[in-house]
Amino acid sequence: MPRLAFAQSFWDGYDTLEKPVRAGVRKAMAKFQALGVAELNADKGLHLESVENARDPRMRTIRITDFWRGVVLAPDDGSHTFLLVNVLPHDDAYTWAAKRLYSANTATRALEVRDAVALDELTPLYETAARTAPRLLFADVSDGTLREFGIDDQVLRAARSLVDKAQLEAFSTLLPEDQLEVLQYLAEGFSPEEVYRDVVAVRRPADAPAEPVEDLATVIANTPARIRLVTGPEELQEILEKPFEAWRVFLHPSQRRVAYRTSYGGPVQVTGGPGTGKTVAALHRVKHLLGRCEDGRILLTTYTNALAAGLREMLALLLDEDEKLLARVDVTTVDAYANGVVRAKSAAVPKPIGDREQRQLWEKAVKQLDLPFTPQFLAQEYRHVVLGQNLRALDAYLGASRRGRGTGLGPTRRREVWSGVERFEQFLDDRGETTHLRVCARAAELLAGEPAPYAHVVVDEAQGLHPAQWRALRAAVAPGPDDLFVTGDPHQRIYDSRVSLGSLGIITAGRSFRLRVNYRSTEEILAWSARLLAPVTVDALEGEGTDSLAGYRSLLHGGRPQAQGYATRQKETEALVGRVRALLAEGLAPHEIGVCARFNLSLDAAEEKLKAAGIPVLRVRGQVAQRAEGVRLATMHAMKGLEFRAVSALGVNEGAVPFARGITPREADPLQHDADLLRERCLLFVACTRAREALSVTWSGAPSPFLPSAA
Ligand SMILES: Nc1ncnc2c1ncn2[C@@H]1O[C@H](COP(=O)(O)OP(=O)(O)OP(=O)(O)O)[C@@H](O)[C@H]1O
Repeated sequence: MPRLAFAQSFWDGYDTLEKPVRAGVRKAMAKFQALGVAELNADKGLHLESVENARDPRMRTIRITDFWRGVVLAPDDGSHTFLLVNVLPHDDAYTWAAKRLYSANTATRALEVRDAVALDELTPLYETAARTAPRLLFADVSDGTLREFGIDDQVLRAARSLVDKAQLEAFSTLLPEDQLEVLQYLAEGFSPEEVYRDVVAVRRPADAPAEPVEDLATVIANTPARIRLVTGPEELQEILEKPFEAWRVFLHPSQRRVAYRTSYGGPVQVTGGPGTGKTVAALHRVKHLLGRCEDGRILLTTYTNALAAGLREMLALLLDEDEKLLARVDVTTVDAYANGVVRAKSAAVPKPIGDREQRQLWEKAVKQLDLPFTPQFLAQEYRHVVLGQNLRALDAYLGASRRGRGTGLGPTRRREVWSGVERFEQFLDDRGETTHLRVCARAAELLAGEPAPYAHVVVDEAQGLHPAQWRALRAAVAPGPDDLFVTGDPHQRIYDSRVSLGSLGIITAGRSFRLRVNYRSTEEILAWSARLLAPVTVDALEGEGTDSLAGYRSLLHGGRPQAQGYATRQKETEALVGRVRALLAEGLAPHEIGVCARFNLSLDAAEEKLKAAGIPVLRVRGQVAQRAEGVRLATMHAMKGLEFRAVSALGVNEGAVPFARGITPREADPLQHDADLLRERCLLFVACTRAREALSVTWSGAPSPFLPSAA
């Protein structure tokens, strides 16, 4: 009996096919499971036929409906796996199929596809231009190295004709997938050892024989990142009937490597720029860990309620709504988890108050004690030093390091700070209230000395967590193999938190991984957004050293982001309405469009104008029911965890981004000043990187100083 497999190129377009065409696909595919190879070839309805002038002699078409054809790769080596690679209108199917050549990569052993015709046509043109170029893109890499990494003759010739990264990008849709990634890594300046480790070794099967002559079925089985093998009729029916979510099936090898490694000796850290699939990797890790034992419980946690709600939904999808498995995972924010621990293990019911109320209490403390500090300074000292190091007594504070704080404090001043801290905590106690971070500290205390409640803890958006929150998480799982799996991006630190994970007993050395391929946004959006961060460096996730976006890239392409200033807010809002109208006219659904601003207030005017123009809108505050229709309006903070085909960032003005009043004056504390500015810069970066295809950034009056000068 033949076996059936689907290539990602097929799934890419499947959801947009009309119902009768999809029904045709289902019917045709069922035949591949019901008939033998000879019967398939003879079946009149299927009409499996070869493609004239095809570069790949294994190319076949099948009849889906009168006008639609499937493109299938048929085995010619005695193996029995057929691969559906595309479904297209009749003429397009034949043109597409004739140009494509499938081959097994000699290094990764995976199946790749290229546009062989276009490569043959374009390469000589580039070669001619390259003859007079002062430098070639891969001048420093030998043919031997390229071949060792799986580059074959046709690709080698093309690669040798390229002078810069832009030309490589122009070739990107033509080149075989794994070979393209090797070239992209080399073009970014990664060493051959890094390229081998990160691109080749992660894909190459551990038991690959020395000689790469393998049948099509084996090569297909070697390609889980791009091909899904179907095991039986029920699976076929299920996957063709449900909306297909690529992230559930096709992991990038670097995602698969981190998520499905059998076991780690201790905490693991996975970093990567926006949209590189860190959340996806974290979810797959949960799935893997669930499969490893029968009854261990898992905590899957993140920063905000909205993010936790998103995780819950995605996990249910990934686990096929399996109630038994889902019941073993608690998906919640760290704060909510800590609150639950305190409730369960003490008689107290913690009532945490918000930032604004805390500010009022600091003001009151400063006033009552006539302290020589601003309320803001005290709040920051409390957050970063006192709670950061879990200091419980004056003596401990007097001897504590204040690393990261930009002003010196002698013993007298420290005593004054401490009196403020005591007063602040007294106010809270008197009112029967507390703060989230104090709840976390309390939870860590209560958990200490008891058997840890979880077998594994998986943390997404780890860059937002405060040391007090980390302590609660550390206490929730016993140190040891597979205890913590942590994903995050230090370029997206939009809350004021500084941690040294090592000092909290979370040591990830030797277990740090990086994801580099962005699945969300176009390369144009990424490159533009990355320029926002170009002038600064960010601290690494674990708190030691710095992080960078080196090698961060997307395989998607689209229009350039637009950055535009307007004379007045009103003109800016009118332009927004025009832009949203145009996007809707292009066929985007309202919920695929996101509008964001630094403040809710700035969104009010936009909401009013959009509504007046008859455009449905929906304000995002916390969780949003996915299905409600309307253009989404969110603050930049609320954009985290969302993504849109088109994003408009409004009011990116001087004074608003960064929010002038939220920035500690340089004279008060130069380090805090810089940290505040960096946080605001990251916030704009986060907002912009929520866009998949189109990004527009606007302002009225003077633009934000964060915008690249050419904007
Ligand atoms: N292997 C994959 N195949 C297809 N789509 C993927 C894959 N991995 C991630 N995606 C998609 O890319 C987008 C970003 O993924 P995800 O949210 O996991 O990235 P992230 O690194 O956590 O992003 P951020 O840091 O910006 O929050 C999502 O739409 C997700 O479905």
